[in-house]
Amino acid sequence: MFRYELIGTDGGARRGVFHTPRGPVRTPGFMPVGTLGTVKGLTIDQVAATGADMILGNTYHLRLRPGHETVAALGGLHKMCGWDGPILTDSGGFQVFSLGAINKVTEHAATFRSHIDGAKIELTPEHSIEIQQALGSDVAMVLDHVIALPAPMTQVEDALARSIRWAARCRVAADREDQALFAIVQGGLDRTLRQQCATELAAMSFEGYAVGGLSVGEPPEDMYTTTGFTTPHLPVDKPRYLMGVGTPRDLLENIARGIDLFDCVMPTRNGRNALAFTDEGPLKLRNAVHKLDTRPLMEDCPCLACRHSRGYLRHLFVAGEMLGPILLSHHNLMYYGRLMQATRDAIEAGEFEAFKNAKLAGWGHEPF
Ligand SMILES: CNc1nc2c(CCNCC3CCCC3)c3nc(N)[nH]c(=O)c3cc2[nH]1
Ligand SMILES: [Zn+2]
Repeated sequence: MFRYELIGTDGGARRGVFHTPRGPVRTPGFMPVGTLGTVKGLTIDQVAATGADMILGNTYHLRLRPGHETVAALGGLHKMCGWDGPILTDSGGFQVFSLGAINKVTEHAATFRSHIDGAKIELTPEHSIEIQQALGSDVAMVLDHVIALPAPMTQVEDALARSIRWAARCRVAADREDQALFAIVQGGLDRTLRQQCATELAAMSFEGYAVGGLSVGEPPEDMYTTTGFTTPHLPVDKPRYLMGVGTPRDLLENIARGIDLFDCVMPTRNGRNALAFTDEGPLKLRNAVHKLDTRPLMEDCPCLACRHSRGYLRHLFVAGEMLGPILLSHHNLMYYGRLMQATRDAIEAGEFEAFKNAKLAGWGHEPF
């Protein structure tokens, strides 16, 4: 049902395909985030046009609204959204810690109050799997205990050990042949803890492995270093997914360190906020400098925004027109999708290092 095919490597970078019952996922690949069953502001056809092979949904959000039984009654996530390609759902582990009204973690569960109606919810490994199976995603994530960094080593070790025990409980609870289960490696920024966690999870035979606990405020260089000493301890015949990452630079730096899949709200969230990604770095479109600029964001971009001028896009944002966020979200997802396509081609041609350096030079030293 699920098979990762390694087509070739170029240094630390991997070119592959993750085969799923709902179609192949080309890697390296970027997965747009569709938290509530929608990639905000875009129709599912517009998302498909950006080159995305797999999109994300979320257990925490969909459990709260409309509820996983409602999604099941509407035919499951694919039918409800009209996306017949692969869908990956996160387990809710991260959202409980980043969104949930202050929560309590015991060995049994992560308990939190809904940020919507205050209802008390007990997210156990078993309940997270139950929700993901009801949603019908193709890839489910184990429930993990995510902590904010920096944290005392004892706390990192405690959350790591609980995440491994919860992964084992998810493995036992997951009984849908047509749904893959990915494990999540924790361990903060510590080399020894990361290697121990990766090795222990690799022995438990999951269909894929995520690197979690990063992109939580640490400096980008610390993220790259951590990825770099974690991936060598993951199985080569399974996909590696770096959760919540990242900027275009983050994608290329982590692909160079053996990561295959990414998800991030950055292209869509920043698109809604008038920030456009281009080969010359990010553009803040509300800036007056764009007022009379008749050029598109990028000359060769096939997206819905690049049929218009930068001046028009600026006008839409300044006027508060809803078309602004829609067009810029489409451009940014198209930018990420085309970046991944060009990356796959560069790895196949054995030119990834030069490709990465050229892109980094074009982007300049913006924070992004
Ligand atoms: C933004 N940074 C970041 N995100 C992380 C995420 C969330 C990834 N994105 C999920 C989508 C967003 C809403 C719908 C699904 C993480 N998730 C888990 N389970 N564990 C992490 O360590 C984990 C770590 C993460 N770091
Ligand atoms: Zn464009």
